Amino acid sequence: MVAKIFIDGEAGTTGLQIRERLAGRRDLEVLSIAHDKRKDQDERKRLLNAADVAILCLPDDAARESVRLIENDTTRVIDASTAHRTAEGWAYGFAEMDIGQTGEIAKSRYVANPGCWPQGLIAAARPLVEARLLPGDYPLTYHGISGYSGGGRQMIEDYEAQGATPSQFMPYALTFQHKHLPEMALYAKLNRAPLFEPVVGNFAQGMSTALPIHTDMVADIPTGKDLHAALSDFYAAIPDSFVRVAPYDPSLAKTAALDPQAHNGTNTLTLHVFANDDLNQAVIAAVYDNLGKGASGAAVQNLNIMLGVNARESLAA
Ligand SMILES: NC(=O)C1=CN([C@@H]2O[C@H](COP(=O)(O)OP(=O)(O)OC[C@H]3O[C@@H](n4cnc5c(N)ncnc54)[C@H](OP(=O)(O)O)[C@@H]3O)[C@@H](O)[C@H]2O)C=CC1
Ligand SMILES: CC(=O)N[C@@H](CCC(=O)OP(=O)(O)O)C(=O)O
Repeated sequence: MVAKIFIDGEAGTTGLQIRERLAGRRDLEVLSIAHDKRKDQDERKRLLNAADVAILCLPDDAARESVRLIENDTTRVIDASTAHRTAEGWAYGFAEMDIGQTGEIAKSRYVANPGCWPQGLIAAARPLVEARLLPGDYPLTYHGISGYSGGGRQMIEDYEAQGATPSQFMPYALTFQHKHLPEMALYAKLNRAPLFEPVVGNFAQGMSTALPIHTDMVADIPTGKDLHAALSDFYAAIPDSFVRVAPYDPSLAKTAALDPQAHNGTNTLTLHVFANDDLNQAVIAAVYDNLGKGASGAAVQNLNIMLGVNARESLAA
């Protein structure tokens, strides 16, 4: 059977990248909306109800509206917006976060694609919390830098209109109420929200995040090797994982590996462990593409899981 896919918001940043990733797939038919009708409710409703899977690449309110427009009981939904990430009845579309999550996604009608920032935090913290190497109430700080495409069409236009002049490093969300905090705390199993300090940089795409840990604030003071082993064991057990753990070598200052653009165009997220056991300090870093594993790559991975297609064969790692 050829599955019918409708990307609501196909002309936006995330939608376009999903379209590119699906080009050439013979197991799918992409139902496209005429550009001048992309906000026409009747036309969207028709296509949403004609699709086997609708992928919503819209602002939150429009995504909620799309779900309301579905009148049948067959169209399955992947929502790339923030609207349903902690909502009842929705599976969280981060397949690697738990050994059973791929199965949850496979059987769900409604799948919420994760936010780009939460994936680096959840990938680093959740296995450590589960291994009791990080208490759920640890006062975490999470920071990182994202390319400006993370802000969608408007931010892309703003940056590109300014040519080469904008600053390289712009912190934001310093009211500490970023919309990603609820999903971060819930899926990383934290009962204390992290202090999150995001930065946007003067490059289009890619991100690099960091989770510092004072290991002497953790019972039994884990070494860098302990943290690395826990993460490596966790992801080795996840089938078809796009999350990798780089080899541990405390003698290397592997800064080149932390280039936010290192995984652009792929669906890979790489975790790196840095530690100085004498100082009881460690950092778990994550590098990935905000439009890859952070958005469109993850959406296609989820689509493949829902359709029972081998995700690895159809996605660049
Ligand atoms: N960019 C990223 O890195 C990530 C984005 N996301 C999320 O994915 C979603 C899409 O983001 P992104 O692609 O960046 O955003 P963009 O602004 O680039 O694209 C959104 C698209 O939706 C269209 N649109 C807006 N309102 C409506 C409506 N009422 N009905 C139909 N279409 C509408 C827009 O059209 P027009 O431009 O003409 O207004 C545009 O084509 C957002 O919820 C975002 O938060 C998630 C993870 C990462
Ligand atoms: C640089 C930048 O502005 N990034 C966006 C996150 C993009 C993303 O993950 O999208 P969702 O909004 O769907 O979660 C932000 O911090 O709000």
